[in-house]
Amino acid sequence: MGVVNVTADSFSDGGRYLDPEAAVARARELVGDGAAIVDVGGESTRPGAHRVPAELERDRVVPVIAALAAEGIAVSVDTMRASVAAAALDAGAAIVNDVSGGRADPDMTRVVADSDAPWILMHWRPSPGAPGPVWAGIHHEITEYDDVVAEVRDELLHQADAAIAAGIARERIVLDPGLGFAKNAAHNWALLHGLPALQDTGFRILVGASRKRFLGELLGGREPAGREVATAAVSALAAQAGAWGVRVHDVRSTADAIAVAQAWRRGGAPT
Ligand SMILES: Nc1nc2ncc(COP(=O)(O)O)nc2c(=O)[nH]1
Repeated sequence: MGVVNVTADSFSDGGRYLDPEAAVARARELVGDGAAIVDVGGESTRPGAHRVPAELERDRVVPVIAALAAEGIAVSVDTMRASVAAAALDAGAAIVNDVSGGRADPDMTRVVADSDAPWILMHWRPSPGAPGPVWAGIHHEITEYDDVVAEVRDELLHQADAAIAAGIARERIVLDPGLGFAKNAAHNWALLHGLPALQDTGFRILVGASRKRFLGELLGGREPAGREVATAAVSALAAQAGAWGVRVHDVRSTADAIAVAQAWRRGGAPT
């Protein structure tokens, strides 16, 4: 899953793809590098970001999604808003990627249920001190966990149960541990180490580690642009662990790393 952030302030590529043509061109590049899906988002969720008006978010993503869908590219819309998801689906988006896991907008479940789109439910638990839901103001205050893997797993299963209760087939649900969302480096590494516990739920799992701060911390404070090899290593290991997908900004390095992981597991290059 290649990332195209049509935003002004995403942490690693903010502002580069605000222009629809630039965003479409970037998406074509990512597909050329091997992306099976392009994730298009119009609202940054990085720490310190602020919510953008729904109309602005919609107007950012819809033209890009419509152009890409018209070219036969599989697009996921990265949004917490039902109105934006509905507009994106109408424009041809194939997947809804919801970092709030269906909790930011009470109408989202119905929009997804009325479609046939897969729904990516990401984990993002409000911290006790957060002034309201984390998505109200994009809060990343670290929350406390006794057993982050067990708790994230259980909370994701609860979110999945709510979606299934609303009539969404379990085959349409993808779960995502939400690396870096009100989680520190220790939480993130525990979740990657514990990925088999998420795989054991039987749901498809998406991993989003690309260029994130915990990788920079591992590498002595490396800046986002210098985290590509670490991101690719995570992708290879996530593939090895059976993850359904990885959400990355640089697809080529990840595609290469996954090819190596697959050849290693097969004991040889594809015939
Ligand atoms: N499903 C999912 N969606 C996401 N959207 C945005 C970001 C933040 O990263 P970005 O600002 O680099 O896009 N991370 C995720 C993630 O980990 N999983």
